[in-house]
Amino acid sequence: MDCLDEPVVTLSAPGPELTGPYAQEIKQNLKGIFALDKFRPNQFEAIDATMAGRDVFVLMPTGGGKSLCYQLPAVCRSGKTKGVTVVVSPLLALMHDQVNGLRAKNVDAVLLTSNTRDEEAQEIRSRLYSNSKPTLLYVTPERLKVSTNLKNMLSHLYRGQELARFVIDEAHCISTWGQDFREAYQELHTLRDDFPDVPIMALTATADRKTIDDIMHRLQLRTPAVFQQSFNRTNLNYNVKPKRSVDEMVAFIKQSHRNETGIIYRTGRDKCEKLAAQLRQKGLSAKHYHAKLDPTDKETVQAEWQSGECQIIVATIAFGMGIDKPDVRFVIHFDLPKNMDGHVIFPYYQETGRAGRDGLPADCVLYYAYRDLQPILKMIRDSRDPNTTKASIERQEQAVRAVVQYCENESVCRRIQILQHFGEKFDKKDCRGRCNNCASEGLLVTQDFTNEAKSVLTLVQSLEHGKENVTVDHCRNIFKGANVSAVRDKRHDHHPNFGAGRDMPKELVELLFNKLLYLDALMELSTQTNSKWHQQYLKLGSCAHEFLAGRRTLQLSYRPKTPKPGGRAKATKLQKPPPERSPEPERPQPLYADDSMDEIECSPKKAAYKAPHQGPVVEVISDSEDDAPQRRKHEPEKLYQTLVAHRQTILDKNPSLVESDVMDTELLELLSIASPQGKSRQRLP
Ligand SMILES: Nc1ncnc2c1ncn2[C@@H]1O[C@H](COP(=O)(O)OP(=O)(O)OP(=O)(O)O)[C@@H](O)[C@H]1O
Repeated sequence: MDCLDEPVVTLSAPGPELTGPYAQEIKQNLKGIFALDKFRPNQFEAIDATMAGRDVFVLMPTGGGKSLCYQLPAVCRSGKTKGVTVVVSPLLALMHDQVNGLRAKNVDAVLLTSNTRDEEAQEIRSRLYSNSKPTLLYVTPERLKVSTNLKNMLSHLYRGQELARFVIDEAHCISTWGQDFREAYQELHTLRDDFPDVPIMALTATADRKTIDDIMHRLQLRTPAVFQQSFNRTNLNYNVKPKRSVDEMVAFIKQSHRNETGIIYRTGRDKCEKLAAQLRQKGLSAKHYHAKLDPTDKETVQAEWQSGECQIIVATIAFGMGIDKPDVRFVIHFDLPKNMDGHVIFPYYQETGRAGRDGLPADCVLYYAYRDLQPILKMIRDSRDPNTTKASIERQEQAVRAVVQYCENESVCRRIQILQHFGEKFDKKDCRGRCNNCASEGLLVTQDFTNEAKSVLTLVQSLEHGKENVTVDHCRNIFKGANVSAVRDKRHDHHPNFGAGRDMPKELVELLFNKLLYLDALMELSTQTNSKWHQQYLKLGSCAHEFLAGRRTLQLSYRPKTPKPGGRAKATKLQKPPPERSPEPERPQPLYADDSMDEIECSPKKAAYKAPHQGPVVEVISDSEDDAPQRRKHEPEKLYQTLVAHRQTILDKNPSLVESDVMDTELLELLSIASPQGKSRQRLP
């Protein structure tokens, strides 16, 4: 294979100069055939380059408009190479859609796949040997690989100089680096050997530097013109929320996307069916979609969703490839996005990329719960795939942990985190508050939790020594000092570490445990119980000793929901909580980075609040300056103690009740710090 020449890279120019020998015809066809007014970034340049007979590499985000880059030159006659444009694509459904779309525009496009009936294939063949050749021929890589007839036809066209170009759509499928690797794509390297004078255009939405080089090398592209643009989808709001309940998600949809179209991704077929049914019960129009669905049902569901008859599709990753619905207003991931190849953000990016293809604002929400990690890890470790190696398991685990890290990273702009996987440097000010980390900027608290970490580890260590198996939930309850029967029954309320984390809010305790699990200071061990069920028990992990020996510290960054009485958080700066939905631009947004949104202003008024007992000051932001004097008179810690005592009185009178039946500790904390408003007084039950 020849060495690859240095490619010419063009990073999306501010606006194409529509000049050059082909510009006239290109502009005419843009309007006349495709009924479009202007080009999106890089479209014109890519079209111009392929018409000049150059190899072209187009790296454009999902929904960016790659198809036009090869469909438009295919209908032009003034290019250097003439004849049939051959499009290789791995997606049958997408090819069907494209061919139908082109035919509706009176463009002569045909499709040859392994499913094409013999008579139809024969007809296409005759046309290719005749004078009425189609403008575009779509083929699957498999057909290209196995069909001698097809190869002969292409050779015939080549000899007659009637092959305008080869287009390799979803070009990342050729790269063994990617999860979408397709065996048949490997054969495409022969195109350059067999048809050396035919320009090649490769397109993808999914490639990092390594994959780009791999694709160009494998296709033997010669001095390709590379068009690469920012992968930032400015109109998408990226948000990670704690996964608590289906009801919360339903409330979000009803509040922010009533009667709007959306996709909810789940990791299993059963989960899709169950969730779709739950959504219907709650008054939303939803259907499920997964690989095992009958083909006719798949078509029906997709058509109903496409037409707007069905609002929400609850699907596995089987849904979405080649979907071109412009007005998808939300994409929700209700499970950790599962990815088994090490390229973890790509699929997530691709799936969220199905939102807002019309350039209008859309929400991408990932509902995250750390507990979702274990089943995925278990699946990876228990894989029966004969090709699984220790290295591949490690890679997959790393990939899933990268998603967890993305979810738990509340400090770095989500766009920076996503775009770095494309090797793209992103300036966080360009996010303009359209990710929940930027929208909540200022709320972040970074604090040392080494002592708390040690306390948790000592607790687990002593339980291990006592040969006691406890779950992570149970251990959290001990640490938090929860008055629950499971803890009392095992007399863990007498453990010296019982209640060591009493002062920490629930979310923070959860974060602490998650972080220790993530760092392998803790681990969950799957053990078979007497009743043959597998239960995950909490044990010390391989790094625990580093913390216990005082060689390692633990910092946690978190956003406190409410400052708690007695909390000792050293809050750097607190601002009012982010809006439920990122601010919407008032006008339609272009899809890409260089639009000019106004900055979102965020300058809340502050009122200082001194924590009632030990520890530094926590700043509380108030919406209103008026409540500052009231707050000074208010004594949260005292009120908190009164409320706890009152709850205890109720519990003592009603032994069957647990704390949360009366009132959650979190709620008590919240009540105790809330300044009394007006003359009304709240009474506990
Ligand atoms: N210049 C343009 N002006 C307006 N709309 C455009 C333009 N180019 C493409 N589009 C529209 O953008 C949408 C996405 O285009 P297309 O399907 O080609 O995207 P894609 O890059 O192939 O995405 P994917 O990777 O998801 O397949 C389509 O609805 C298309 O009609």
